[in-house]
Amino acid sequence: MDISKFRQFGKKIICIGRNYKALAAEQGNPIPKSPIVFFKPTTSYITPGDDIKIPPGCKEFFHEVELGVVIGSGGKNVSEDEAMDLVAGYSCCLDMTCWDFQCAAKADGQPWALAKGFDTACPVGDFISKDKVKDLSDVRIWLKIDGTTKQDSSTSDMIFTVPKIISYLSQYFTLEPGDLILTGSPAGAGPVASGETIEAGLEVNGETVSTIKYPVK
Ligand SMILES: O=C(O)/C=C/C(=O)CC(=O)C(=O)O
Ligand SMILES: [Mg+2]
Repeated sequence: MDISKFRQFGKKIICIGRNYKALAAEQGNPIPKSPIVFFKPTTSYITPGDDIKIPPGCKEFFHEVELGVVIGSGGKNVSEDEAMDLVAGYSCCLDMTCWDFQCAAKADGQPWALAKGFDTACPVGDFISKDKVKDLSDVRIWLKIDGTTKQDSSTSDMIFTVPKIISYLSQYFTLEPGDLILTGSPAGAGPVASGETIEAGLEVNGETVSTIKYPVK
C-alpha cells in the first residue's frame, strides 16, 4: 500500500459536499451555487488493514464513497484550464460521517468538524496514477456493504467538475503536493453498522482501477 503520496506531505484533506445532483435531491438539499467545502484532519487517514471505528455517541454512522484527487504540484489562483496539471493521481476514498452529529450541527449553524473529522473518518485506497484515468467525466463509483450494493453512480452526475473544484479551492487555499481532495458522494450515502464490511471501487470504461475493503468496528 503506497500512501507515500498522501502522508509524505500530509498537508490537507479538503472535502467537497453536496456535489452530486442525485444525492442533493435524496437529502432534500438545493443545488449549491458554489462548492461546499470542509476539512478532515490528516489524523483521520486510515489505509487497508485498518478498521473504521464508530466514534462514541454516534447513532447514525454513514458511508460515502468518493473519488479522491491527489495533488502532485502546488498552486494558487489556478485557472480551470491549468487545474489538471496539479493532479498526480486519484484514490478510492470514503468520507465516513456521523450523520446524526452532522444534522445537529447543521440545524444549529455549527461546524461539521466532529461529524466528519474523527479518527478513521478518511479511509483511502491505493494511489492510482493520473494516466490510468484518461477521462474523469464518467468514472463509475460504487460501494457495497457485506456484498449488497448501496451506492453505484458515475462522476457524470457531479455538479462541479474536478478542474472547477481545483480552480475554486486554489483561490482560497494554496494547494500543496500530497493534498487530497474528496470530491463528494453520489446518491445512496447511508447507514453502516459495527460488524459490517464496506467494499468500494472505481471503474473506468468497465475496467476496475481501484477497490478498497474496510471492516467497521
Ligand atoms: O447535508 C449536506 O448539505 C451535505 C452533507 C454531506 O455529507 C456532504 C458530503 O460530504 C457529500 O455530499 O459528500
Ligand atoms: Mg462527502
